[in-house]
Order: sequence, then C-alpha cells, then structure tokens
Amino acid sequence: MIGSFHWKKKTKKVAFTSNPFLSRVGWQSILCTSYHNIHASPILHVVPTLATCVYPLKMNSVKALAESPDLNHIPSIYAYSVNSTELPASDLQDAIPTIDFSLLTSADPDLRSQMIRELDTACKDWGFFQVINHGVPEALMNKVIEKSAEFFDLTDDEKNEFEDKGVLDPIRYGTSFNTKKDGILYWRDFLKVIIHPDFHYPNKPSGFREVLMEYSKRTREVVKGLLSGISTSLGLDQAYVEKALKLESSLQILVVNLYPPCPQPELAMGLPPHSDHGLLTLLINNGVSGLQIKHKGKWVNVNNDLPNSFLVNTADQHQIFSNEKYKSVEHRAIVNNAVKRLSVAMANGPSPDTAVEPAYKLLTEERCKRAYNPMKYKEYVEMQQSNKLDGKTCLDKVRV
Ligand SMILES: O=C(O)CCC(=O)C(=O)O
Ligand SMILES: [Fe+2]
Repeated sequence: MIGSFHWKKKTKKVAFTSNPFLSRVGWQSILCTSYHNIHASPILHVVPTLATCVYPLKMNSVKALAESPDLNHIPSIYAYSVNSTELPASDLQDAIPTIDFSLLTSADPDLRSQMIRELDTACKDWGFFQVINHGVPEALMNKVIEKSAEFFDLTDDEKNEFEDKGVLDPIRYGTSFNTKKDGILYWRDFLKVIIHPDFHYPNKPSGFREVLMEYSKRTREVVKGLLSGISTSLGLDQAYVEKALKLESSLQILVVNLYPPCPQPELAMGLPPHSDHGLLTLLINNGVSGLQIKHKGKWVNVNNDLPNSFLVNTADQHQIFSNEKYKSVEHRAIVNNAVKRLSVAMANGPSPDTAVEPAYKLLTEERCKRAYNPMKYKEYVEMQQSNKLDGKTCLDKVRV
C-alpha cells in the first residue's frame, strides 16, 4: 500500500509494509485530504502518526495498541477514508420497530397475526428491529457479555492459542476483519466461535463453555420463532423456512467484537459497512452505542434504549431466500474515545450444506423471476469471510 506523506515539509511517497507493526514508524505526519468525519460533517484532517512510539514486533490486537501509554494518535494504517457517498450519520427520526416475541408466539391467532404484520413491515422497511419478551433470561445475556469481556482480558499468549488460522477454523481470535485483504486495519478485535451444529468453545475463561451452550440453545429458539413468523409473512407455511433451510442443523456463529477506546475516533472505523451472511443476527452489547444502520439511504445511529432486548438484523440468506422481498440491512460500527465497547453478534444461518436459493413456492405462486442462483451456505460464508468486507457485494456473486 502506498501512502502520500507530508514529511519534513515535503510530500513524498512511502511504502507501508502490509503489517504496520513490523516496521518502526519514523515519519512525522500524514496529510489526509479525503477523510470525512463519520460522526458529523465532512472535514479535512491532518493525522499525525506515532513518531516516537515503538511497537512490539508482532501485534495482532488493537486492544494492546490502545493500551500503550501516551497513545494520542492512531497509526496511519487505521485511518479510514469514508467514500463521499457514505453520508455522515444522524439520529433516527423514526422509532425502530419493536417485535413482542410473546405475541408472535401467542396461541391467540389475532395477536399473532398482528405481530406477523409488524414483522413484515419491519423486514420490508428496515431489515432491523428490536425483540422484547423473548424468553432468554437477562442474567444469561449479561453473563455472555461478562465472559466475552473476560476472554479479551486474558493474556496475549492465552488468546493467541485461538489465533485465526483460516475462515473455516471453528474458533478464531484476531483483529480487524481480514488483515490479508482489508488494506487498512479496523479498530476492532474479534472472537468467532462456531457453536452449532457442532459445539465449540474456548476453554478460557472458566465457565464460558456453559454460558455459550445455554445461549446457543436459547437464541436458536428465538430465531426459530422469528423465522416461523417470517415464513407466514412471506405467504408460506409456518414451518416452510425451518424445513427448507434445515434449521435443526443451522450454522450458528458467535461473534464477539471488542472496540477499545480510540484517541481519534472520527478517523478510525470499528467495522466498515457490510451486511451479515446468514438469515438473522441477534445483537447485544455492553450498553455503549456505536452501531449505525443504513435506513432509507442514510446512515443512522442505533441506540439501545430497550432493556433486555435483542437488536435483530436481516442478513443475506434472508434476501436470497425471499427473492428480495426482504433485504439484508447494511450496518457498520463506529468507535469512541471514552469507553470500551463490546458487542456480541449471534449469526444464525441455514444448515451449512443447504444450497440456498429463492423459495420455490414464492417463484411459482407469485410468478416472479428468480433473482439468485443456489449456493451452499458454507460456501457463501467462506466467500464472505475470505474477502474484503465491502457493503453487500457478496450478494452480486450469486445474483442471476
Ligand atoms: O458491533 C456491532 O454493533 C455490530 C457488529 C457486527 O455488525 C457484526 O459482528 O457483524
Ligand atoms: Fe454485522
């Protein structure tokens, strides 16, 4: 990667090594003309780098970097340039839809029908909603956050036991998204664990295993209930999605994201715009805001105002299976300079070996044109995880 530097009052081209931590930083400042402040309005920034900071030879954690003493500026490799079409975020004008899970699964057909209509609107207009009264104990949700935070507080050696060795590795600890492809680094460390259909778990911290096993079971029940409502709202039998996508062996991946405080949050990005690969993602966090979604073409901040709720977003397999009646929602995570943010995204998809394509019944009964070719879900996951995270571009690879 080549950057344009303003060094000793002269602009010159300097080559970065692909891993910025393998070389010492000797320059004084970088002139960045293309950055837009993602929190507010477009702005011109000069980003000084860490002229005097000496990095450890190998650093694969932004947490370790953020904890270095006297960190006032971000290293240039973290500087994120916002495309001019990516408008700055504003607060939400409309309220995010809320789905009451107890009504959706109610034995009263009128209450259930009303919730299904609301679910249909939420999927069509937002791709994003909050779920309340879902039956997952609040104490369990808190434990998931607590144990996840404890994982990141392990020593580097302990965490590196789970170092990311490839996209199909069942337990992956790493930084950014895909350092081989990202081009820059994102201000985020992650832990990804496949917890269903085969259950994997990191053996540290103690007690993580039990918490993950219970959380996997309880969240799959919520996903099953939501997808049965969505099946009905698509005009299919209640159990159609469950059967067609073989949800009894659904692929469930727990993704823990850690965004440490960042000295220049307006210049860095936690996770860039993307849609998720599965059907539905259930998100919780440690009470710190930072999630933004694209709603009606604009980036908006999502704040967690409902206690004990899940933030749910629709993902790519949802868009494929519904033949675009419902779209996956683009979202991103920004960072702040004050407090650590931790989010836990439970990605829920079809079974890994299912070739996902638009529901046959939707194509025949509604006489619509098929929008997507079939692709095995595990191949789709592999494709998304081994490339750069780039909006919704993965969907183009299966589009007819
Ligand atoms: O941190 C967040 O709120 C979002 C995380 C996310 O989008 C993901 O893990 O896919
Ligand atoms: Fe996501």
